[in-house]
Amino acid sequence: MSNGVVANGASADQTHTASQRYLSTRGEDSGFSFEEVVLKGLASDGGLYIPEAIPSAENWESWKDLSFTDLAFNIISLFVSPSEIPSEDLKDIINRSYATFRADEVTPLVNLQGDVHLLELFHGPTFAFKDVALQFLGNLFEYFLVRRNEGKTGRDRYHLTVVGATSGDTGSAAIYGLRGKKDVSVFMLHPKGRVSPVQEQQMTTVLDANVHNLAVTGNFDNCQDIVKALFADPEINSTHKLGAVNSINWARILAQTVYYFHAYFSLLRQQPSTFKLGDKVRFAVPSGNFGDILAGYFALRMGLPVDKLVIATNENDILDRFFKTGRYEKKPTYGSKAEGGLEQDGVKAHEDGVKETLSPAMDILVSSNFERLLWFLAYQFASSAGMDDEWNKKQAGQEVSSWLSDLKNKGGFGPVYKDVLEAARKNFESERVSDPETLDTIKALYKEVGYVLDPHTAVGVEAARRTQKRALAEEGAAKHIISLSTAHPAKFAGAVELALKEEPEFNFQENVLPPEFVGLDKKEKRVSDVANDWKAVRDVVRQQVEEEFKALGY
Ligand SMILES: Cc1ncc(COP(=O)(O)O)c(C=O)c1O
Ligand SMILES: N[C@@H](CCOP(=O)(O)O)C(=O)O
Repeated sequence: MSNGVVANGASADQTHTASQRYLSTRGEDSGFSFEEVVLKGLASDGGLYIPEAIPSAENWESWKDLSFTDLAFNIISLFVSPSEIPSEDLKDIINRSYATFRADEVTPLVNLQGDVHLLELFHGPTFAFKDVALQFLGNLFEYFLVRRNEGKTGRDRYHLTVVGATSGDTGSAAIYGLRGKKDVSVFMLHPKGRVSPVQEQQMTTVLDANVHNLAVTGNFDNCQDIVKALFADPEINSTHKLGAVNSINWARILAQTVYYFHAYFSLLRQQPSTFKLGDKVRFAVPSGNFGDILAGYFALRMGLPVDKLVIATNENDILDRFFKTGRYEKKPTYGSKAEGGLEQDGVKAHEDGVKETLSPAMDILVSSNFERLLWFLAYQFASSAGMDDEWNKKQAGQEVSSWLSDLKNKGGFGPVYKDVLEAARKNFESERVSDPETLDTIKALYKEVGYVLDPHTAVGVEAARRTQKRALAEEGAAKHIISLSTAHPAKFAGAVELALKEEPEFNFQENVLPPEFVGLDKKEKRVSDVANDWKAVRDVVRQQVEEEFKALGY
């Protein structure tokens, strides 16, 4: 396959002969292979792995009629050379990963209304967009482990201990992607009582011996901090070979870039008179940890014609505040409108940080993948100084480290340089959608077109509708916009029923509930309660892995 390189100084030849090499966003760790970054998850300096170069999908137009799996193979092959995973093996991993989806197209595009389209990402085993990447990641882990463990027995085998944090959807998708797999234990931490009942049941009713659910007394950010603290502990990290399933794992982002291309080509087929190859499209993405939309940024950088990526947040709006103010802060400090600040819906400051909203999977204080975008922005800024590429990368790593250190120690950083913010605004827009607006959107779309949105998707759709209105007013015409539908409405019955309770025709059981969810609440569960304390979690991990080993006779 012919592909070149557009960014960060690597030559085209490098991409033909080897997989991309990876470096850490904090600048201390570099030169890793795809396999190493997939298995390590988080860099040892605490940063996230990014490819040293973003390959250009030079012949992307010729992919327009490919199936989802063939498209996935072409895109992933830009990052993984056959010397690392032979093509036939990669094809097999991809085909097995999407065979479990209920929709032939894997991620079908449907027209919602006018020029607003929905990319349905919830046709995988656990009814949320996470399945697209986590079925693939589960099979990748298995592939690498089989290869590493050839001829090894007992405790000599490479045993991966996956630790992940979830606000509800990553947990079940990771568990379904890894349940029963050899040489992997999976520990999923969720905030106790803060995920939807269906999400909780999907996770805790999986009783395979390698699956461990931990309910943490705290919020999602506490779970995410515990995971990062475990990775930062050299002892458990080396004795238990920790692995990541959150979107800190590069393979998650890579797998998600596929559906941006797929959606573009679906739009081409569905709207032949108003959308031509090469036309730009917008995407609206309900955002929390910034993994889903970051995949869109990679698709854009690879050459997909994207006009804007619209970040849609709920009232946990750190991302929206960054794009409005240039400051990235855990707690908002802006004042009321009268004081020249950005008060919205009367919210000035969050008392305890996280707000509990009707879109709980996005109830996140700090978006971990934003660090990856920050690196690219800092790199672009450094590049304007006219120094060599090594210097640019070093500068970017130092800048990101300093921002992240301020975030940790002072609760935030910024405002960032004007050029950095302007570069971010070139590709991104942001919208913040409140709970009442989320309910109104679910209601409106049901009344207008009979479609039942889940509350996260509704946040994205409201942002898409606002963007379209603004484009119409400012530019006289709106482009097609694809809003990512990130979960099935049945996962969030409470919000959906609240929005539609007055609709005479609406019946949740008949219109929404899939057969897979019936009886879930009656099944046996297994879950351990743990304190919000990384050392306590470390003890539980050690003990439960030991029990698994004993049961296996190791
Ligand atoms: C249903 C749903 N929508 C949106 C999001 C936000 O996606 P991201 O964290 O990648 O920004 C999540 C969680 O990640 C989710 O579970
Ligand atoms: N919303 C997520 C939170 C974790 O995000 P991730 O994409 O980084 O795994 C969830 O549902 O668990």
